[in-house]
Amino acid sequence: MNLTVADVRLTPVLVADPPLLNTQGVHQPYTPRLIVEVVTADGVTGVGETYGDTTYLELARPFAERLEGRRVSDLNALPTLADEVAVDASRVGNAVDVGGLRGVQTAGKLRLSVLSGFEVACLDALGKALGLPVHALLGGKVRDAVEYSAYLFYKWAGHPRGVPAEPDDWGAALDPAGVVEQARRFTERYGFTSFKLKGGVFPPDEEIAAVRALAAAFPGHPLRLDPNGAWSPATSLRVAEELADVLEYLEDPTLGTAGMAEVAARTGVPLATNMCVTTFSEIKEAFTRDAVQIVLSDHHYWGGLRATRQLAAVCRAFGVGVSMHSNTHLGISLAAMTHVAATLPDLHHACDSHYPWQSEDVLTERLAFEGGRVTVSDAPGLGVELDRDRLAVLHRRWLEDDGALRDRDDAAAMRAADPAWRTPPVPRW
Ligand SMILES: O=C([O-])C(=O)C[C@H](O)[C@@H](O)C(=O)[O-]
Ligand SMILES: [Mg+2]
Repeated sequence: MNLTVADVRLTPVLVADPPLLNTQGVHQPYTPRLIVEVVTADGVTGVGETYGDTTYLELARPFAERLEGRRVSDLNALPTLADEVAVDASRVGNAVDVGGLRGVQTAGKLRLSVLSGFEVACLDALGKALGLPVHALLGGKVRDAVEYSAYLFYKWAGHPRGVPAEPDDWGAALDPAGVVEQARRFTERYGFTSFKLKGGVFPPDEEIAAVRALAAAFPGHPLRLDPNGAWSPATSLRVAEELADVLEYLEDPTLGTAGMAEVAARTGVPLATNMCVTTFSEIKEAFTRDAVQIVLSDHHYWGGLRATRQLAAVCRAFGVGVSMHSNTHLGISLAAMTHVAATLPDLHHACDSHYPWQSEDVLTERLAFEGGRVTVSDAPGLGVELDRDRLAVLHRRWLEDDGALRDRDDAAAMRAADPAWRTPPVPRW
């Protein structure tokens, strides 16, 4: 068996995305993702997926060159390869990133986000070569299916007039009744039983009313609200108090470890984060200050599936819970998330996934949610197959784009509807 990487293919794509609202603005009609393929000398191909914005593509190309000639089993060498890739200092602010939604933006985190796409592709190829599923390469699954939550968004019925976009059949959701209706469709279509509402869009009282409406419509079901740090600690505490009896957790109510610690100290509602703890170096302060009770891992920016397991081990040592965050992603990433989630014994919350919002994919067969769960594949590798025709279509869209959509910018997308829109300063409320 020759596990040497003989070829690496990088295919940036633009994927249709509905007009989902968040505190920054609205999703673009198409969002960039990067599909990574590694091909071994024996002709085994592994696939991975990560962020596809220009900054990530710039690093992925030199990373791919360094990977060629290595073996797909050399997973511990990947961080060293990533460290060799130069990061343009103007691309990183070392503060919360411009979009604000992915936490701090550092050179190291950018490298890890790129690395993760390659790690998943290597694991897929290794699994196929050995005849083992990815979860087995991670030590084996402890469950046969992984539970996901319905990821509810305030949304418009369509993208702004004049903006080329794919239609979606979800309709608008701009008030409590619309949110409940969206939740019902999620349960009918996919069987989800936990609900997360993306907040920070409307004044807190309107979002409190939406969560109350969900609690009335789905009594006893786990509910979460995530305003992406849009509130002050005082507002966060008021919302926590008003929704204490129905929230499973409050997610990133306020920005930064100090603010989260202040809120956590004064409420019994657990706080979850995918913004103030997004790198290993942020753990010590956040955990010792008891700022967060649940870390929402994202294998893309934590540096892959094996790093996600390391994060889970650290969380366990500190008595902090772990679950999973999601940005817009395709089926390759959902398969990767499902494999790693299947190996984590202490996963006690349903994971997030944007996948139901994606009408397009690059797989021959979409992954299915049944009873809110994705079955863990026991097929070799990730257990997914690339649809080259679909990949070509979505890549052509990327090639034909004039650059306007190649970097996700929710504030710019909002300006198509409201030319005066600027990313709101935080705290917004
Ligand atoms: O949980 C989160 O914070 C997210 O999923 C961030 C995402 O980017 C979400 O807010 C979005 O796509 O609008
Ligand atoms: Mg979040």
